[in-house]
Amino acid sequence: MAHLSVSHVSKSFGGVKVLVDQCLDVREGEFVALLGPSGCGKSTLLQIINGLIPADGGKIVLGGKDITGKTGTGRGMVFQGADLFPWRTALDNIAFGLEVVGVGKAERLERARHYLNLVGLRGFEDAWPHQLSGGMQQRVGIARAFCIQPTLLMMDEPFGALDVQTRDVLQDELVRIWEAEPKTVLFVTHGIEEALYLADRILVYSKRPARVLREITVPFARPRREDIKLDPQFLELRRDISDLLRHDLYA
Ligand SMILES: Nc1ncnc2c1ncn2[C@@H]1O[C@H](COP(=O)(O)OP(=O)(O)OP(=O)(O)O)[C@@H](O)[C@H]1O
Repeated sequence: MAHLSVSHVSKSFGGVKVLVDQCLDVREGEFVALLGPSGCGKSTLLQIINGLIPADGGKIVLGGKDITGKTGTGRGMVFQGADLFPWRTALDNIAFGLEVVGVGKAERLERARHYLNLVGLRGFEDAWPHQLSGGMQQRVGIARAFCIQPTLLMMDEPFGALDVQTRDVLQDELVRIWEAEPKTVLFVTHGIEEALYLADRILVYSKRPARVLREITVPFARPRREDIKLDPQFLELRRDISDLLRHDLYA
């Protein structure tokens, strides 16, 4: 776990401003959801934090280290499609990140097996990605991200392509794993309900260029159960955020 500090990050693509003077602080072990309309710049911000896209300006500090423009250490990423290597088994996909950093075979397979079990895929070690359902592939993606034991876990609409039932199950699984192995989490989503159910804090973004319209400290104690989605306070927050986003979109 580590504290993340994003200060004054800006980014334009060909003159189109996507991020302007973005600042963001995430406490150690905090689960923060970034919620905003399609195209506002959420993925761009994650990619900049991940060092995969250079920012035009600004600074990213993780656990006291300046990681601006650097890839690698300490960051795990889960995408909407699990993006597994089709030529690797489930276990070898999970172990991939450890292989890259030179962890020996026996140790990396042992660690990968631990995470494979943790995401509920015991018995599927040797399965190929095409033999797994979308939900199972996403479990592999989550295990792969946890396996490198990142201090910051970034998730970009990880459940966006799943059916509702699978998504609900994986939301609970994610929280269970995160509670067993705490991480600082940045979770990008379009789903208001998903953000309220999962996060400690939600940043609601405007349309592009993204700016924070509202910051919400989620008031629900953990562990949370499905029935909080029917709680009057939950429903009120959901409606408020929905109104806020709609109002901004047509402003
Ligand atoms: N490499 C690129 N070149 C040009 N424009 C880009 C590039 N990457 C992103 N953009 C533009 O930047 C804007 C923000 O994109 P981004 O993917 O960050 O949005 P988002 O909020 O994550 O959207 P979504 O929720 O739909 O994934 C979009 O208008 C997109 O077209």
